[in-house]
Amino acid sequence: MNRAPDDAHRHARALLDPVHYDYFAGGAGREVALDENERAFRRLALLPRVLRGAASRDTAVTLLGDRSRMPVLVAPTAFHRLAHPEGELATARAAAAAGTVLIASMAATTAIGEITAAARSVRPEAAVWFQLYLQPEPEVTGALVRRAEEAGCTALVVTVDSPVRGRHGRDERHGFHDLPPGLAAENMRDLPGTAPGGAAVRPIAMSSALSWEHVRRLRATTPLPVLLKGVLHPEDARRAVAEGVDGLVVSNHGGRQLDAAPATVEALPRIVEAVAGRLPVLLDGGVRTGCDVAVALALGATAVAVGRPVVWGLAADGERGVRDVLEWFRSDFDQALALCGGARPADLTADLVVRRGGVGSGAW
Ligand SMILES: Cc1cc2nc3c(=O)[nH]c(=O)nc-3n(C[C@H](O)[C@H](O)[C@H](O)COP(=O)(O)O)c2cc1C
Ligand SMILES: CCCCC(=O)C(=O)O
Repeated sequence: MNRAPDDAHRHARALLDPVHYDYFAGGAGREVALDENERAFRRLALLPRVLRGAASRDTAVTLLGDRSRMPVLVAPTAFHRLAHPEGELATARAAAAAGTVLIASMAATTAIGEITAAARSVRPEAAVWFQLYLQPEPEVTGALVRRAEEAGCTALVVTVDSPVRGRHGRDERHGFHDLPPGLAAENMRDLPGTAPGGAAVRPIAMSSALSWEHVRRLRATTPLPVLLKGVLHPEDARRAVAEGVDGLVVSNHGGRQLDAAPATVEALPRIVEAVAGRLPVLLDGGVRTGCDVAVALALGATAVAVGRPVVWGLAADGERGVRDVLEWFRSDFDQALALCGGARPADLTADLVVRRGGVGSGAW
């Protein structure tokens, strides 16, 4: 069977500078959260339903008004030009061609306006969301939000799991702290507080001073829907609902922030329970197969996002590599849906999910 993400990973590993490979692949601390994200999916099984007469299937979902051909989005990942010379432009074209939503990283090596233009050149209605690290200076955050709005982004995904930057042992060992000459976080050019002319690139600040007040301020300054990415505690999910946030992404940043964070699929049920259908809940971290997608949806996620698999596709074969990975996810999810007796994502319900070794008497 075609195993595009695993093939892409192998190729990417062989092709990439080992320092850059480790930047993309690595996690924080002892990489427990990184490993557990994938392992936790393997500890779960699906109980398929049979004879349900589901003659045709539709894998599409609608998220905050944007339609996606599949419940698999592209998670925001930084520095795509380290993976391939065409960088985010290739990723954007591939996501548009695959009919899914691209969440573009604020730390992209291509400016957001060029990313949305590349996506629309393939599919005029292609949806691009902008991932945002709230900056300590409101005028800087404001300028970034205006850029995303002007570029035609249709949602803001505010990453809230990074009050400080995670400690990445692999990067520390390699001394990898900066982009090589010629590459920069292009969205950070020419912002308030830097000299005009485009030469100065502001560093992206992580701030432990951020609070709900900053989220409130953001919501007051933009008509775009705001999602919070990196919520793991059910109390924070309840608070997000009360604050009028538009969506959540259950995420531990791909195991790159708090190493003691739970696997995201294990954190998901309590978040879904806390939200009680009032907001869409997305999940990322360790999603590697269509069965993983089906498990997350059955546990109440509206959709998932994939980070590293997209980077591997990009490094392996540029736009085509990303497209192969995304198309593979669509067909593998369609297969899992069919085998579960489902016709559409909503047919995947929590009763289908069991712990391995935990059914009935535990005989199997
Ligand atoms: C190389 C890399 C860069 C990332 N950059 C960002 C980023 O700029 N902003 C962000 O919110 N999350 C970032 N993330 C986290 C991803 O959005 C996502 O949470 C994670 O990759 C999902 O896990 P997966 O890689 O197992 O699919 C990054 C992850 C990786 C692997
Ligand atoms: C300032 C760049 C942040 C990228 C990031 O979030 C990651 O590498 O996980």
